[in-house]
Amino acid sequence: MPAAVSGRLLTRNINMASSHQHQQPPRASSRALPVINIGRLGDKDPAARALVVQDIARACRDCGCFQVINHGVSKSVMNGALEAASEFFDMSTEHKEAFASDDIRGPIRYDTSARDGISKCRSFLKHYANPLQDWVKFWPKQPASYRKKMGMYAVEIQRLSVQLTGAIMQGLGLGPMYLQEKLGAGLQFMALNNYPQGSSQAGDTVGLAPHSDYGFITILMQSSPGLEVMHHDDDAWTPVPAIPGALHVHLGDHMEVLSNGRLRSLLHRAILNTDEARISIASLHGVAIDEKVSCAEELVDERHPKLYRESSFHDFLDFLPTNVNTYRRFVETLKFDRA
Ligand SMILES: O=C(O)CCC(=O)C(=O)O
Ligand SMILES: [Fe+2]
Repeated sequence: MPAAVSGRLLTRNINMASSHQHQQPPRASSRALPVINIGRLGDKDPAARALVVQDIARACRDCGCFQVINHGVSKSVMNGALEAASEFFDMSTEHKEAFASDDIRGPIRYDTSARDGISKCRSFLKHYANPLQDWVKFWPKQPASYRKKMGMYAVEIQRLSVQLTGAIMQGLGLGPMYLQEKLGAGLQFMALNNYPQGSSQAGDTVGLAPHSDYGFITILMQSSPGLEVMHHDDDAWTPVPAIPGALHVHLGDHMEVLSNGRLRSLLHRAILNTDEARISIASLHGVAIDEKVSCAEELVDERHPKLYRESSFHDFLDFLPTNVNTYRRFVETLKFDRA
């Protein structure tokens, strides 16, 4: 665990394109990804909480992402989830393909192909997780510890997501309880991603092409580096370091909509790790599947007209099959045409 520092800048973007070296440096060159100690987020002392909320608000605005430490999810629970995922992907093709399905509305889905328009070189298992008792029955029975280990992780991450969205809502001036009940009872959708080592046979170094996630926030754990992010002001990718014990958090399309564009969903991709095969577990959080998300009325006024139309996760699922040949971010399709 790194030293517990709030908002400390840990990385510098090393992706500055050589063509920029003699010109005005691109803004991406100074992009640094914050690591935030959220240990005092649950503090009774409102001033201690307010400092953390401020760090989170700044990170959301300036980077669209941050890593959290002191988040209360134990290392053993985190490692357990990575082990369960890795053991699942190590199982026979036959076992894994028992979860293959063309039904994107199904409760669980395994796939290896690029049918979604963004998978370049990954296999994945996707399933719902909240509330656990409703979904765990669809999860793999083998490996034998999968349900227990992934279930413990899912519950902890769901708890953390509510805490973090509460802080983000407070940072937006909506108050810490804004949508908390709906998010607590809402959607948790987990994507377990498995990437081979190095580049693919086709020479591809990208495992998962650039995209943004549809939900409010995504909490992601990676077994080794590979995740890269691009803030909307940038023109270069920033690698997300794999800090032991830390969890990466980024904003999704519905947070952009809710905030009426004050916050923006984060473009990200996964590159293949040339040293080792890589696993990531992304947990996407939102309100219930059919619940429409619109711009918060508190953030709409004469100077800030409503920028997005409302949508639900179901609308997103309806949109997915139309998004295979040329990828478009869901949030772009929600923008009102004000031309
Ligand atoms: O593998 C990664 O780091 C990214 C995964 C991701 O973006 C996703 O599952 O939506
Ligand atoms: Fe993603």
